[in-house]
Amino acid sequence: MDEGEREKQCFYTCRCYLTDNIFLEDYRLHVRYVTEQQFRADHQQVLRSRGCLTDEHFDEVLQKIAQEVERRQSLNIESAERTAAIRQGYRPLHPHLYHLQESFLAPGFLQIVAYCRSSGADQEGLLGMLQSEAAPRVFGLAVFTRTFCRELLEELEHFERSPAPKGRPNTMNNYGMLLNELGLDEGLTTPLRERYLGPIASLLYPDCGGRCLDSHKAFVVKYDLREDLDLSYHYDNAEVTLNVSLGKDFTGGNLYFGDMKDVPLGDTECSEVEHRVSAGLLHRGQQMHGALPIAAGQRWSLIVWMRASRQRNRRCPMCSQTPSLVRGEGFADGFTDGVGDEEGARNASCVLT
Ligand SMILES: O=C(O)CCC(=O)C(=O)O
Ligand SMILES: [Fe+2]
Repeated sequence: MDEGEREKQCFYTCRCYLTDNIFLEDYRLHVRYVTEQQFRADHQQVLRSRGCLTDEHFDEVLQKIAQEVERRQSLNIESAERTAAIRQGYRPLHPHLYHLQESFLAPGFLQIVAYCRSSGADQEGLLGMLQSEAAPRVFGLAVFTRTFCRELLEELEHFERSPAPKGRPNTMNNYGMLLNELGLDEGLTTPLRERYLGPIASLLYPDCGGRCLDSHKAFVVKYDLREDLDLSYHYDNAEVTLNVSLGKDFTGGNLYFGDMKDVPLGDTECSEVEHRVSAGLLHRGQQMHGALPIAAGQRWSLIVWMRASRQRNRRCPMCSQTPSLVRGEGFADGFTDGVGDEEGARNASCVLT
């Protein structure tokens, strides 16, 4: 999609954003809240088994849910306010990072992308160029140079120290930042997805929307002994995810991957994956995964949740229903009104499952 088309495209969220996948950190549980009666019927038993035993505990849970729903309701306005404040008051440390250059990208990555763009490229040929699978359909590849990773981390720490307002990256991570608010989306993550990651995802994940990625949410997550230590088992609001380890020095913090989210937990075996600094990992967003606690140091990762509207317009990856659309800001949650999907799918031969 070129600049002109992107301007015309409106993106949406699914209404389930206000009711589903509410994460209760104390009980490591994702819940759905529509009414108290439904909530009790669906979750009270498992909450009890995880230590929510008294009325006070239960009231606390209800309060946490109300707070989270309120946060989600005011997200658009608050994000727009933060973006405006950052644009006005924040001075980047490394302004050159805000515009993607090929010199940011690892030479091996450029070779892989050149192959994927070439006529006659196929999945087998690409797999031959990648390291062996770190876990089923999880691929490790250096995306950026070490210099780029170091400079991006310096930029992020500079931003963290600044008085500029910071948004929380997602429902589960409390520390980190949103790249669109920092102004890194237009010049950096959008061209990275469109020109470089798209051709790779087309060959690796054609069955999961990899051929028609048309938006993303990019953010950085941060783990520190005094902040978040780990990340519970989850799936992403994404069709394809890129995770790049930016640093700093840390021990622990390995990732683990299970099966796709529809596979019962009892049938799943997890594989642990070491995530070395400056390495990238590509995986399907709907493949369950988590991060083990760090034991020392600080861990920062760049996460790009890439979305394919033609895939998610049929089934919301978060509530697994036909999405109920609410107009959003920017890329929102990557849904579109679907006009032109049929023709677009024919032109782009976007294979859907
Ligand atoms: O900590 C990590 O590297 C994983 C983060 C993650 O899975 C996510 O933010 O969706
Ligand atoms: Fe994730």
